[in-house]
Amino acid sequence: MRKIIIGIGGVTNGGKTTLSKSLHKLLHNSCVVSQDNFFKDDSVVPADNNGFKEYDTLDALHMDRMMAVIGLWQKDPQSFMSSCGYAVKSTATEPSNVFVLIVEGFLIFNHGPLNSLLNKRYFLQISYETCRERRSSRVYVPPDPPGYFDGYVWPMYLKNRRAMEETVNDIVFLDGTQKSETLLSTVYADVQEMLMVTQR
Ligand SMILES: Nc1ncnc2c1ncn2[C@@H]1O[C@H](COP(=O)(O)OP(=O)(O)O)[C@@H](O)[C@H]1O
Ligand SMILES: NC(=O)c1ccc[n+]([C@@H]2O[C@H](COP(=O)(O)O)[C@@H](O)[C@H]2O)c1
Repeated sequence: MRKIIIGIGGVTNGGKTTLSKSLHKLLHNSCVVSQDNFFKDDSVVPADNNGFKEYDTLDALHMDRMMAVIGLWQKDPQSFMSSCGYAVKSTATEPSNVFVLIVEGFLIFNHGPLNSLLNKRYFLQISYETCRERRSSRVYVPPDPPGYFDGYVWPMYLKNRRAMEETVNDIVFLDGTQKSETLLSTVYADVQEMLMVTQR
């Protein structure tokens, strides 16, 4: 049995979830683990000196729980797939003994233990203007308070990205303003290549 873990990271609203879901649909024997599902409860997330809740740090996430879920997949991908309601399939390009886990999130490469599990790393980037625009129409729980993007989210993105670039190599940067189909075909072609190598 072979296992491949693909990391789809990037800026908030860069298109990580969209790309991950589409990739998952194309890869029969794949599952997705999303970092967004591991945020701590608002009551335990502290605020900074400006009163902004500090959501954009690893401390705001239950990374231990996320790692445990990934560990379950690593131990038995087939059972993991079944528990997610997916049946294992065999196709010409995807044999039934090769499993793909897609891990997506805005801070996946900043977490050393998680980053070290990844076989391939993609980082979706978009400009400040595009990011601000996309984020303004997204509603989080709790919703962004006024000034949150400029006063907290974007500065934290720059900080986290700097830290990532200081420690992580082998990141494939993708332009998140490309058409969804273009992004998908780029990543899918790479994964197909990896599956071929894995089969040899
Ligand atoms: N390639 C793309 N081009 C234009 N808009 C996109 C693209 N990918 C995603 N979006 C839009 O951007 C927003 C954020 O996408 P999402 O996948 O949730 O981002 P993330 O998971 O990185 O926060 C959504 O409104 C989505 O429809
Ligand atoms: N519980 C939540 O899901 C929650 C709450 C508040 C903020 N956020 C935001 O989620 C962002 C990361 O997720 P995305 O990459 O999907 O945008 C962070 O910038 C963070 O500010 C999420």
